[in-house]
Amino acid sequence: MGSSGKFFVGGNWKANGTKESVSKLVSGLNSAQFPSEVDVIVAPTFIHLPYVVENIDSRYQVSAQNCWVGRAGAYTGEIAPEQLTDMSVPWVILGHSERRSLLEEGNDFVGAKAANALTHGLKVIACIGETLEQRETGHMYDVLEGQLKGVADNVVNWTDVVVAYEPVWAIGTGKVATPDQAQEVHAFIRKWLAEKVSQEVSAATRIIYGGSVNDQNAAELASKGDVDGFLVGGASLKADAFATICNARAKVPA
Ligand SMILES: O=C(CO)COP(=O)(O)O
Repeated sequence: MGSSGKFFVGGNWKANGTKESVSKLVSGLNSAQFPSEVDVIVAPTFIHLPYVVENIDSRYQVSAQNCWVGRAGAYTGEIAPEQLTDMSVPWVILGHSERRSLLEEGNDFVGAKAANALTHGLKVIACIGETLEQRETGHMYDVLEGQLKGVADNVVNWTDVVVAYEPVWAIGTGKVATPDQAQEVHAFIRKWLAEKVSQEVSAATRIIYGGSVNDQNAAELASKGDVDGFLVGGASLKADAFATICNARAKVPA
């Protein structure tokens, strides 16, 4: 059973884009068609956020890709949640596997960031996911539980949290999880939320899938009951492909 919330599609632009390419992408997105029953979020780099906030149409919501764990202050190079809300940025992606692995962000740190962001009025896309080695050595569920616990130990109110399941082996590799693999893990996450947080949170929280989602595979993944949307990397840089993904729930897979 999927969440009671709207289908959710996020585009994580990662560290991509120039003034020129971002402007082209925004105008492509402004011409794209998708149903109003889908929440569509785009996450440009910090440096492109003001341009995107100003120029993308109001069908889209804008997200940062990270924020600081505390208040604004003497934290060189960081951006605090209240600075994002001040810039009309309502969402933030936290705990992405690239930050977990490259910057060694741990489960509790990600959870603390999520709690801090929520306290300051941001909505959070909290990412979790196992590596191929963890999956193949039978540690997948332990890893996912640890990551979920990091969020659950810190976050009190889950209303503005979306959980993104992004298996590391599927990110940027072209090796998308099969619809059954995604469904199996999403169902596990939903059960974990029911048992460890609450039935209400489990029923209301959107659990989205990320990792090599594209315009060809999105509809079949979206047909799975517990897949409430997507977090898209590479394909979110192409307006046409991203628009197709935003329409995935409406399409019946061939
Ligand atoms: O990491 C991702 C989204 O956050 C997924 O990236 P790709 O869609 O490029 O595999």
